[in-house]
Amino acid sequence: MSTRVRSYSKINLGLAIGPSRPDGFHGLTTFYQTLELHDLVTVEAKRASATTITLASNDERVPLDNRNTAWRMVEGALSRLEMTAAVSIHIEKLLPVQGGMGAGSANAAAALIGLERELDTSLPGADRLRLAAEVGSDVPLFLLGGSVLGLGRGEQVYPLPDMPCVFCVVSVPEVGVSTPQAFRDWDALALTQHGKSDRLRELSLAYASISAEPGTSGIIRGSNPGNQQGGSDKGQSGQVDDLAENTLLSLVRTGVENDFEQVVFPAYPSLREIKRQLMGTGSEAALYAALSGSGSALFGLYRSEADARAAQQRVQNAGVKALMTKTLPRSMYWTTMFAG
Ligand SMILES: C[C@@](CO)(OP(=O)(O)O)[C@H](O)COP(=O)(O)OP(=O)(O)OC[C@H]1O[C@@H](n2ccc(N)nc2=O)[C@H](O)[C@@H]1O
Ligand SMILES: Nc1ncnc2c1ncn2[C@@H]1O[C@H](COP(=O)(O)OP(=O)(O)O)[C@@H](O)[C@H]1O
Repeated sequence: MSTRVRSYSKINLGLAIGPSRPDGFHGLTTFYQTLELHDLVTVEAKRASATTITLASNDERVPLDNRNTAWRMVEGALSRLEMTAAVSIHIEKLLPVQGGMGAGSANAAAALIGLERELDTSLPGADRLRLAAEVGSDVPLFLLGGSVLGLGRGEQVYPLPDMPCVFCVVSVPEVGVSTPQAFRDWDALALTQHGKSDRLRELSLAYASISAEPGTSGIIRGSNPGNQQGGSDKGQSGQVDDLAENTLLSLVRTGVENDFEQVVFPAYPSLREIKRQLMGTGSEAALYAALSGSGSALFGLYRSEADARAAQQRVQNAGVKALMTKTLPRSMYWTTMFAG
């Protein structure tokens, strides 16, 4: 028997980078949001007298040894569980590699979830988060799913009030952006900036202020605003919920942005243009569009399916791959995680 796990992706709805820390990492504040787009991770595991791990993938860019995040997660989990097992992992890549969508990190979380099910055991919650943080800064968020606040080096995660589903277009340019290089470029840029404000605190305040506004997913006073006006058929008509729209508009009003755009766009000018296409203009304009993580994937969030399809077409007309998806709230993340 084997266990097939949907390894969902994430976007960052804003990301502020702080100074480099003594451990070489950067402090950051970010709002992670999981998406329906996913890889498929299949795990088969049996207890054995010694641990063996084998890895396979349909994508040659995925390392098949202990550099792989899924390998490191499984090895670390078995050691913490004081167990030995024969484990085989297959990673079916549907997401971009080095795309800023946390695909490799999500594979690690999915491998752990698959392993636990196969061996009918589980690590205590705090141990799972600790192990995830050792494997990568982006891994712990995938043990929560939905809307997640990321602090520290991104590994300190806190579930946020969940935003209902929003239509999303992800553009997948051919280039891959190295995360460590993007941080180095940021350091070089930050050195040239004088009178820097406390960016991390500013963004934390911006996120907190969203929850202080009535009608957003932070504070839900009574029913959702659409329903207060005698009931709304939004959602059934291919439009997003008012609650999601209000939350996103509040986020936009705070001026939230991704700091990586300041170094990644000058290095890859075509990405700035894709953001413009995702954003669009007029009544069908995106609620929000940005680079995800350090890129190179970009995304737009839309009021309606029609607006999202129009954005997808704009990006595709420019010769760039663009995928339609939706944001994935926490409850859906967990109830749809196991693939048949
Ligand atoms: C910055 C983000 C935003 O989501 O980028 P994306 O990978 O999604 O683009 C992530 O936190 C990345 O997380 P992850 O990809 O797990 O990074 P890690 O493996 O922990 O770190 C890779 C390298 O990136 C740099 N790094 C990473 C995170 C951080 N807060 N500061 C850093 O300086 C370090 O050089 C580190 O050696
Ligand atoms: N399971 C994995 N899937 C993809 N890449 C992996 C995996 N494990 C390690 N890697 C390495 O991590 C690098 C970043 O991968 P990825 O997670 O796709 O990027 P990002 O964090 O930008 O979304 C890749 O270039 C690859 O060498």
